[in-house]
Amino acid sequence: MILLLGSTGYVGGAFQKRLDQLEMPYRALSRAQHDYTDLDTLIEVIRETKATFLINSAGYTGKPNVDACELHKSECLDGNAILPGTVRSACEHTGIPWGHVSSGCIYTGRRDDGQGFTEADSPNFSFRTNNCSWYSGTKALGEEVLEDAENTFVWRLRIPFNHQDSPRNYLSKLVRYERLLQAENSISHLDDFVSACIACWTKRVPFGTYNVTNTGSVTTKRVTELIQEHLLPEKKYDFFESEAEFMQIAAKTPRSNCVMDNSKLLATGIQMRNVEDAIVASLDQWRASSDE
Ligand SMILES: NC(=O)C1=CN([C@@H]2O[C@H](COP(=O)(O)OP(=O)(O)OC[C@H]3O[C@@H](n4cnc5c(N)ncnc54)[C@H](OP(=O)(O)O)[C@@H]3O)[C@@H](O)[C@H]2O)C=CC1
Ligand SMILES: Cc1cn([C@H]2C[C@H](O)[C@@H](COP(=O)(O)OP(=O)(O)O[C@H]3O[C@@H](C)C(=O)[C@@H](O)[C@H]3O)O2)c(=O)[nH]c1=O
Repeated sequence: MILLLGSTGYVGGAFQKRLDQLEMPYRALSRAQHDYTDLDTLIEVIRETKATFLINSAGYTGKPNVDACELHKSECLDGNAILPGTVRSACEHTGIPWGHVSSGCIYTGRRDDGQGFTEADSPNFSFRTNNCSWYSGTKALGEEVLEDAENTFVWRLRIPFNHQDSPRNYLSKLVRYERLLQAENSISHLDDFVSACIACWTKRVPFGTYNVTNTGSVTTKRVTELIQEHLLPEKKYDFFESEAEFMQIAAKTPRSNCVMDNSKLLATGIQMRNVEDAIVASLDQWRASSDE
């Protein structure tokens, strides 16, 4: 039995769908029914359900985007930095392994040698480096809280997308934003992400941190070209002249745009599609469902 925290959310919903597809027994927990942010309550539910694994897809993201975290600092700190510590304590206390959904947004840019960031690289977009958004700072703290945790996966998700139009889907965002920031990113197909995370558990790969992004990186410009080719041929895009202009007009807090290396995950035998292939497949599926 798997315990799923945060199932009412965007990422948790995708976990739920995949667990259903795989016919894996799970129990979805919402704070409304069981306040899993309370250590004793969480320990009790783990014991009652005889859970053998826990997935923490709960956290605070800010809506419509991370700018909102600047206004809700306490909830953001609770969801992203305090909750992982509570879950760690409950899982250690009951002796069950678990996985935590983290974010690649604790990095910015590329490594000095031009390569993508690996799991061995320290975050360079965090409170420690004093250059980050509140959101990214709290996610990096969440990872610090889990440092040296045994029997724990830390899965880093980045700018999720798939074929379903949603205010949280990166492809939908690029279609809807009035002006775009030209950036280069490693990003995660949401359904590839949850499949890979669940596979980490079912294939019993070594515990630890994994960059769960599609292989490679993509620029905003390239994604808009793919949208034009595969979904919206008439759509025109307007770009900010610089990051400074983006910050002045459209954002309250700096964004992490970064390139990540997923080779540690691939080395376990878990496959991630090339990022452009995953984007094209999403756009084709999106178009097919809107043609129906
Ligand atoms: N969406 C994204 O772009 C990305 C998300 N992530 C990470 O994935 C996780 C889930 O994100 P996402 O599904 O998008 O978020 P949502 O806001 O869609 O869902 C999060 C869920 O977490 C639960 N929750 C528990 N504690 C809190 C809290 N303090 N504040 C708000 N919600 C809380 C809520 O469920 P309930 O109340 O029912 O228990 C809520 O539905 C987060 O940790 C986030 O940092 C990482 C990278 C990208
Ligand atoms: C607001 C805005 C953003 N962008 C760009 C900046 C960035 O490259 C990309 C996404 O920025 P947003 O502000 O939409 O999303 P943001 O809230 O920064 O997204 C992040 O959410 C949290 C939860 C994460 O963990 C991240 O992985 C990521 O998904 O879109 C524009 O091009 N135009 C705009 O008007």
